[in-house]
Amino acid sequence: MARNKFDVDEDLESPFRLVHFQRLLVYIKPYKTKILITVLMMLLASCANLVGPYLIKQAIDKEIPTKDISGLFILAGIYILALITTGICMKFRIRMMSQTGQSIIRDIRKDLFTHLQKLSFSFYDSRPHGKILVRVVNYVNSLSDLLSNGIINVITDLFSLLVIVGFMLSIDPKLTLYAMAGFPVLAGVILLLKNAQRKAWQILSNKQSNMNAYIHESISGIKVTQAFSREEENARIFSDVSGSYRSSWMRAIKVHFLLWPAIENISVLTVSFIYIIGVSMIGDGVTVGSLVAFVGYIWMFWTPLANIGNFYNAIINAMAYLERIFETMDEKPAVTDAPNAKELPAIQGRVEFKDVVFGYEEADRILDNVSFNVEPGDTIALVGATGSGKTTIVSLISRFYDITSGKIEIDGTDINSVTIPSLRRQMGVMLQDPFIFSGTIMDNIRYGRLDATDEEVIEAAKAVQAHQFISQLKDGYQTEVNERGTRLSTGQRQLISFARALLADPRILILDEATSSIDTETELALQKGLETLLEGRTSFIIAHRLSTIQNATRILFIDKGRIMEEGSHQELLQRRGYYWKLHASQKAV
Ligand SMILES: Nc1ncnc2c1ncn2[C@@H]1O[C@H](COP(=O)(O)OP(=O)(O)OP(=O)(O)O)[C@@H](O)[C@H]1O
Repeated sequence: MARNKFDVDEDLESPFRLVHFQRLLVYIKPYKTKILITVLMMLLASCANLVGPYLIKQAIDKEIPTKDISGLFILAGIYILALITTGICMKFRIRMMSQTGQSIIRDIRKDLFTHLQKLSFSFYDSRPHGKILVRVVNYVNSLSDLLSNGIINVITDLFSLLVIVGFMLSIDPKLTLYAMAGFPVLAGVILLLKNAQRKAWQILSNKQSNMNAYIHESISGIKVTQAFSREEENARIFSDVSGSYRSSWMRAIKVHFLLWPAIENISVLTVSFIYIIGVSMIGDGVTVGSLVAFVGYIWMFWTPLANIGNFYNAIINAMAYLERIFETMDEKPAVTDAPNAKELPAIQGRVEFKDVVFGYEEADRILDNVSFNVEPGDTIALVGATGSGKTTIVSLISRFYDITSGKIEIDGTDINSVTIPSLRRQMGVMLQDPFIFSGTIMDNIRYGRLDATDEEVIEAAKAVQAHQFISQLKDGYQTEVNERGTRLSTGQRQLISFARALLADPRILILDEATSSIDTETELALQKGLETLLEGRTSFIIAHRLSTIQNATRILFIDKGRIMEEGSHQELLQRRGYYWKLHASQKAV
C-alpha cells in the first residue's frame, strides 16, 4: 500500500461520479416520509409566496382603478394569510430538515467509524491518522448543509420554477418566451464552471486533510518538539500547510462565487429587456398591472434558479468529500476471513510456523522462510537486534497481517482458515507500545475481557504486580487516566496492559517488551507471580533484557528475518554463537 504523509496530497479522482450521489441517497431513504412531509409544506409555502405579484396585478388592474376599497382589503388579507403560511412552513422546514440532516450525518459517521474499526493494521500504517480523522469529522460535517437544506430546497425550487412559469404564461406567453432568453446563457456559464469548481473543492479537501494530519502529528509529538525546541520550525511548517489551505480555500470560493454574479447579471439584463419589450407592448394586450406582476415573477424566477445553481455548487463541493468518505468505506480490510472460514475451537496452544515469508510492502522481505514449532505451554523467547523481525513474527500469529507464503498453524489448523475473532479471542496480546484509553484504570484492565468482575480485574493486577501502585493512587482502580495514559509512568502503563492481556485468559500470550520499563525488583516479583499463571499457556516473550527470559523453554535468536539459533538459555550459551555474544555483551555492561 502506498504511503502518504502530511504534506503529500492524496490522489484525486477526476470524473464526477453519479454513483457517489446514489450511495448518498441510500442514507437519505430511511427519512423519505419526513422529507416528503417537508417538501409538501415547502410547496405550500412557495404557493403562498408566489401569489404576491398576482395579487398586486389584481390590485393595479382592477381594485385601484375602480376604487374598490373592500376588494383591496380582501387582497391585503389574502396576502397577510399567505405570508403567515409561508412563515409557519419555513419554521417547520428548518426544524424538520435540521433533524433529518443530522440523523443522516450520524448514520454515515456511524458506518464510517464501524468500518474503520475493522480495517487492518496495514491501512493505518499507510497514512497519517489525522487524514483518517478529518474524514470522519470534517468531511462528514461538510455534508450537513447539503442534507439539511439543499435537497429540500432544490425540490421546492424546481416546483416554484414550474409555478412561476405557469403564472408568467397565464399573464403573457410572448413575454414569458422573451424572459427565457437568459436561460441558455446561464446553462453555458454553469457548464463552463463545472470542472473548475470540482477541482477547486477537491484540492481544498486535500489541503484540509494535510493540515489536519500535521496538527494531529504535532500534538502527538509535542513532548519531542519541546524537548528539541522545535516549536519555531514546526510553526513555520504549519504556516506553510495552513497557507496552502488558505490559498486553496480562496480559490475554491472565487470559483464558487463566479456563478452568483453571472446569475445576478443575467437576471438584471432579462428584467431590463422585458421592461423595454413590455413597455412597447402596453396597450397591445399588455396592462401596467400585468407588466409589474410579470417583472415580479421574473425576479422570483431567478431566485430559485440561483438556489438551484447554489445546490449544484454544494453537490460539487460535497462530491469531493463524498468521494473520500465512500473511498474509506470501500477500503477492504487487508486481512479478512476466508469465504468458508470456520470458528477456531478452544485451542491448546500448539503453534507452528512453516516456511513463513512476509513483507510489509510487496517488494519487501522482512521474514525469510521462518519455521519453528511450539508445544502447548511452552514459553518462547525471541531475541535479536533492533529491527530483526521479532515483533513482526508475533504479530503474524494474531493475523494482524497476512503472510506472503508459507503457513502458520495453531493446533494443526491453518490460521487463514478460521475466523479472525475466534482466533484473536484466544490470544492475549500486549503490544510493544502499551495503549491506555481514557477512563478508569479498572476500565482499562477490563478491556481485555468486558465481562470480567472487579475481583477478576484486581486478581490480574495482583498477578502482574500492578496492584501495589494502583492501590496507592488516590482513587485506586477508579483513578481516571487520560488517553495514552499520560498521567502514568511508562512502567505503570506496561503493568496495566500486562494485566489486560492476562485478564483475557488466553491460551496464547504474546508479550512484546512487556517489562522493559519495569524496575528489576518488580520484574522479579512479577515473574514469580506469573509462573503459575503462565502454566499451561503458550507464551511468546520478546525481550531485550536477557535476564527476563532465561527460564524460557526455548529462545529463538532472530537476525534479519531469519532464525539464526534456537535452544534453551544453557544450550545457546554452550553453543557460543550469536546468543552467547549478546549475553556476554549485556553482562559486560
Ligand atoms: N508497519 C510496518 N511497515 C513497514 N515496515 C515495518 C513495519 N513494522 C516494522 N517494519 C520493518 O520490519 C522490520 C522488522 O521490524 P520489527 O518491528 O519486527 O523488528 P523488531 O525485531 O521487533 O525490532 P525491535 O527490537 O526494535 O522492536 C524492520 O526493518 C522495520 O523497519
